[in-house]
Amino acid sequence: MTRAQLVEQIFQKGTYLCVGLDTDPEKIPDHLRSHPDAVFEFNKRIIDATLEHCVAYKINTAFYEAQGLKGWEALERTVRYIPDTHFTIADAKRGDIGNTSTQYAKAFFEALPFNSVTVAPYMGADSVKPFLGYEGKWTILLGLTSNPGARDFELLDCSRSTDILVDGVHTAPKETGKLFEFVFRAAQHWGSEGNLMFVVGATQADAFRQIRALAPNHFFLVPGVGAQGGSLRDISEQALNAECGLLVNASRAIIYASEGEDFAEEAAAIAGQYAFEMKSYLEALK
Ligand SMILES: O=c1ccn([C@@H]2O[C@H](COP(=O)(O)O)[C@@H](O)[C@H]2O)c(=O)[nH]1
Repeated sequence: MTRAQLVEQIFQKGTYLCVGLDTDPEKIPDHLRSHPDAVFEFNKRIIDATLEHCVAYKINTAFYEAQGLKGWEALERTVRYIPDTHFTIADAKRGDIGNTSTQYAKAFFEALPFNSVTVAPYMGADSVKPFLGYEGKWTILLGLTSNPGARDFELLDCSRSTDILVDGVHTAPKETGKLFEFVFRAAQHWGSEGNLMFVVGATQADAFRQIRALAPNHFFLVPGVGAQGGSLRDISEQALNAECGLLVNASRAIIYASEGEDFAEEAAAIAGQYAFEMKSYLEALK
């Protein structure tokens, strides 16, 4: 899906909600557990119920990989079931030396039809570039994550002097900032606004304005509303841009809204509430 198509879907539907399919077989409602393909059946009903309220689905591969072959089959059936009006994200947080990243990119973009994959930046340019070589596909780079451990490395104060040649003279301009800021600055030389997004956790609201200034036009994938307590209002006020620029994800708050037979209806109700709020923020942009 191209950027223009994504933006069109967002404004047509009036929502930038991403539904997270973090499907844990132990949390599937009792009445579905005995189904031979319980994970896919659960996902299918969630997708059918929430389609009108969202523009994207994020499949966190961990929940499927944990189930072995059966889980991977459920993942594949799920991504193939999502209509091409909706942006698909493999939340796999991959990244390795170049030839290995090439295989990861093939897994998600060729063997599977995902629009995007999340990638960890810390092995540097050669570990990320293989994902960026696919027309119409997106790399979503971990920027500032939503978890408490973001403080361990991403928020460290850093500085470095890089030797570069300017007009035939070697200079070493000093670059300073938090480690995650280096990621935002460097990665914009690797990819473009049309194939690179960043993950920014909704729990990092204090940093949102500064991060938007670092990457004014890029899309951000924002997990952390709902179960992790991030505020949709804060994120939207600080980081929406003229083309929306946000995909806000909620997983548990939507898919586990009810443990009963009404789980899909309740999921739709919560997704509808998020979408209703998003519509008002999008209208305020006009
Ligand atoms: O910084 C990050 C990066 C990824 N995630 C993922 O998003 C969802 C959030 O699930 P909720 O149930 O809505 O909390 C999950 O798949 C995480 O692995 C994140 O939370 N933070």
